[in-house]
Formats: sequence, structure tokens, C-alpha cells
Amino acid sequence: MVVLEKAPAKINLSLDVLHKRNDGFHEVEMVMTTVDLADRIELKLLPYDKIKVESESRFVPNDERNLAYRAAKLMKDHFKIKKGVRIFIEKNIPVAAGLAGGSSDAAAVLRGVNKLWKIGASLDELAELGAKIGSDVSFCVYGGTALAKGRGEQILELPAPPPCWVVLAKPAIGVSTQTVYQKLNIKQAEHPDTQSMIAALEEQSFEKICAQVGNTLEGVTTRLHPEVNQIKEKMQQAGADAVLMSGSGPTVFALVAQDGRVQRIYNSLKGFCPEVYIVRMLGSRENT
Ligand SMILES: C[C@@](CO)(OP(=O)(O)O)[C@H](O)COP(=O)(O)OP(=O)(O)OC[C@H]1O[C@@H](n2ccc(N)nc2=O)[C@H](O)[C@@H]1O
Ligand SMILES: Nc1ncnc2c1ncn2[C@@H]1O[C@H](COP(=O)(O)OP(=O)(O)O)[C@@H](O)[C@H]1O
Repeated sequence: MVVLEKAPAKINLSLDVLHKRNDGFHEVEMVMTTVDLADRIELKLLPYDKIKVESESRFVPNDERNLAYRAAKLMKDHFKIKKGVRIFIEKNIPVAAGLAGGSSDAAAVLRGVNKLWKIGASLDELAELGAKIGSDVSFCVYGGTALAKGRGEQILELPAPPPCWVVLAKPAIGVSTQTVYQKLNIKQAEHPDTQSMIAALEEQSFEKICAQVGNTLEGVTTRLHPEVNQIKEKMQQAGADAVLMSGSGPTVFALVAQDGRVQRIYNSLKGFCPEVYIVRMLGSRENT
């Protein structure tokens, strides 16, 4: 038996860091949405009790360090499953990019082995388990558009943004999420207005969404990697309606309403950035 799962990337339309917690994590408020740049996860039932991970990407480990492996192991242990799985990951999402590729692979494996091993857990149960793997996994279990609170694992569904183009540009650097959080000075950083972003989504106002994008982590990554600002400037000059770094970076996204401007923005980045993508937002959970 084979199960196929799509593992889409996410962007943070807004990301606010409120304070550092006693457990070392940061309390956040993030408005997140999935886009149609996705890894493809193929799960095959093995006739023996083992988890195997395979991928042609040289950027991800093929052993127990892979978040997809950890997701399958968690499901085996939690539901006391004595079956095996071969996980093949077709890696399309850039790694260590602020796009939650690893978290989305883990979420896809939670959903996938739930079917493969006929466990019958609800999405809510899978999202709760996913938080043990990483802060972004719970959101990735549901996909769509959501407000994520706590350290990222408390998910509240939000209306899908009005349709628009998203141009993603990733410079040739990887960023450690842990380092970015460590270097953040919460008092001095900029903070987006999360409630206004939610109101903009509820109003379905593309203009207001564009006005409210903001990311508390952007300043930290920009100081470490000035390329991030250069990408933002190029996107703005080429006519983007809004530009922001996603998550801890270094990927920058542009929101673009007019078809005619998308190719211009793409062309302005191609040659400067090794990885540039034109994608759409997936919008709601049903489309993810
Ligand atoms: C910044 C965000 C925004 O969506 O995403 P990415 O840039 O990684 O995609 C997330 O908060 C990242 O989520 P995720 O990548 O799952 O992080 P985790 O594995 O849970 O944590 C990695 C490290 O980041 C720090 N961390 C993470 C989340 C959080 N709320 N506070 C933190 O301080 C901790 O130091 C932790 O050891
Ligand atoms: N399936 C996976 N896909 C991507 N990265 C993975 C995976 N499993 C483990 N990792 C590790 O997790 C780290 C962060 O990965 P990723 O989710 O792509 O970044 P981000 O959290 O910035 O969005 C990388 O250093 C990578 O080695």
C-alpha cells in the first residue's frame, strides 16, 4: 500500500515575538499561510518493523535526524504500532529557509502514516503530537491560514487571504532559527500589529494585508545577512505590493496583485538569487 501526501511551504504574513519564556522558547503571535511550493511525500508499507527515510536532496539527513523520521517514530510509539514504513521525500522546498519545509514534511508523515497504519487519529490529535517535533509542525498539520500562538503550536483558523501572486526569493545562505531567536532584542525590535492583520483578513482587504505585514525577526537576520534587504529593495523597485522576510529567513516574499508585475519581479531577482519561485497562496485548509 502507498500513501501520497503533499507537504506545502508556509510564509508568515506577520510574526510578532512577545517575550522569552522560562522554557527558553519565545511566546509568539504569527499569521501564517501555505503556498503551492511543496515537497512530495511517498509512504510505503514495509513488511517489517522499521522506519526508512530516502531523499535525493543532499541537504537533508536520511536518518533519525530527519523530521519526517521523527514524525513516524512518534506515531509508532504513541499508538504502539508494530509496522514499518519507507518514507520517500521529493525535496522541492529550500532547506533552512524560513519556509518550514522540514516541519511540513513531518506534518505530512503524521497525516500519511495515520492513513497507512489505519490509526484513525483526528487532525487535532496529530497537531498536538506534532508540537513535540517542532513549533511549526502543528500549523503544518492543518495548513491553510491561521493565527499561531504560544510557541507556535496553538492554532486558530483564519479566513484565506484574497488571491494574489507570491514571489519567493532565497539567497544562497541558510539561517539557524535558534541563532536568530538568540540574537533578538525584543524591546528594540519592530512589532507588527497582529490584530490589524487579522482584521484585514476578515475584511478581505488586500491593501490592508499589504500594509500590515511585519516580522520581528527580520532585523536580526538582515543584520547577519544584508542580502535580505537587497532582495527586499529589488522587489519593491520592481513593483511588489508588499515585501517581507518569512519566519527566521532568509527567504523574502513579495505579494503581488497584478499579473503583469509578477514576471518583472521574478526577472529582477533571477541572476541575483539562486532560487526564485512564483507561487500562489493555497488559502484555506481544504485547498492545502
Ligand atoms: C521562526 C519560525 C516562524 O514560523 O519558523 P522558521 O523560520 O523556522 O521556518 C518558527 O517560530 C520556528 O519554528 P521551528 O522551526 O519549528 O522551531 P523549533 O524547531 O521548535 O525551534 C528551534 C529553535 O528556535 C527557538 N524558538 C523556536 C520557536 C519559538 N517560539 N521560540 C524559540 O525560541 C528555540 O531556540 C528552538 O530551539
Ligand atoms: N525533512 C526535512 N526537510 C528539511 N530539513 C530537515 C528535514 N529534516 C531535518 N531537517 C533539518 O532541519 C533544519 C531546518 O529545516 P527547514 O524546516 O527546512 O527550515 P526552516 O525551519 O527555516 O523553515 C535543517 O537544518 C535540516 O537539516
